[in-house]
Amino acid sequence: MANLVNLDNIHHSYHKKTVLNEISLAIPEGRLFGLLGPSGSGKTTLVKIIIGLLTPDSGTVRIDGELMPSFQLMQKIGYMAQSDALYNELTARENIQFFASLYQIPKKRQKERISEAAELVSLSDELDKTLETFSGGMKRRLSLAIALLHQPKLLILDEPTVGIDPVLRASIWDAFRKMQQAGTTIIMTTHVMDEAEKCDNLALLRDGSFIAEGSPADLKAKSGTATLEAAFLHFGGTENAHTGNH
Ligand SMILES: Nc1ncnc2c1ncn2[C@@H]1O[C@H](COP(=O)(O)OP(=O)(O)OP(=O)(O)O)[C@@H](O)[C@H]1O
Repeated sequence: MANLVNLDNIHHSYHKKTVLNEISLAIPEGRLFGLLGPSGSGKTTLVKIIIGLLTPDSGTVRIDGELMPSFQLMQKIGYMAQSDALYNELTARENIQFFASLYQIPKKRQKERISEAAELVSLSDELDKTLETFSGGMKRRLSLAIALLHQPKLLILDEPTVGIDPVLRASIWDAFRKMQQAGTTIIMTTHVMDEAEKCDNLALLRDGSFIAEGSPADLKAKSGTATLEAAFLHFGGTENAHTGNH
């Protein structure tokens, strides 16, 4: 299967402090790929570089064979940031409509796409309520609906289920699976081990470098450990290290 995302030797630093070092990665089309790493390991920085929000000091990102950043490619990418960029005084529908216009979804397609996206995240009955009445979990789901509104080939999610209760988390994962079945490639960052466990492939990031890559089962087998958390500590070479898991 062709690779949708190719990262080649990415380096990045903030104020001379290296936060990403020699990052190379290939993600095949249709995969649910997890970037697992403790807080501060560089996950968000890497995600911002992949989508072209940040230019690395060196190295290249190609998506679908094209070099990033590319305005054309932005149309094929959906991004859900860690914090929700929503308008509280507007209704959910108005929020989605705003982004539908930004994505330049044709007017007659918008209504249909809004219903489909709302359905996917179980918000169909809440569309005409203002966000002031929304819980944190509802806002996260609305952000997800917005990220997938234009049916991107690549969906990038930065800790999509942080602060969400287990029932909602299950319904959000349901939405990811439906997207994946429809052919979308998904990259998600996480530091939650039970979520990492559900990814097809993982790259373990520590202090800005990949310390291991593979399916959750591969990583456990290679490290001879029973859990991903133990595998992470094994590859990091610090059995007592704190993983930042919370
Ligand atoms: N704009 C910035 N300026 C300076 N330093 C930054 C900036 N953004 C991030 N950093 C630093 O770069 C490192 C990596 O941060 P990043 O946000 O990529 O990590 P992360 O793995 O996404 O963390 P978390 O899980 O807490 O979101 C951290 O040490 C952070 O303090």
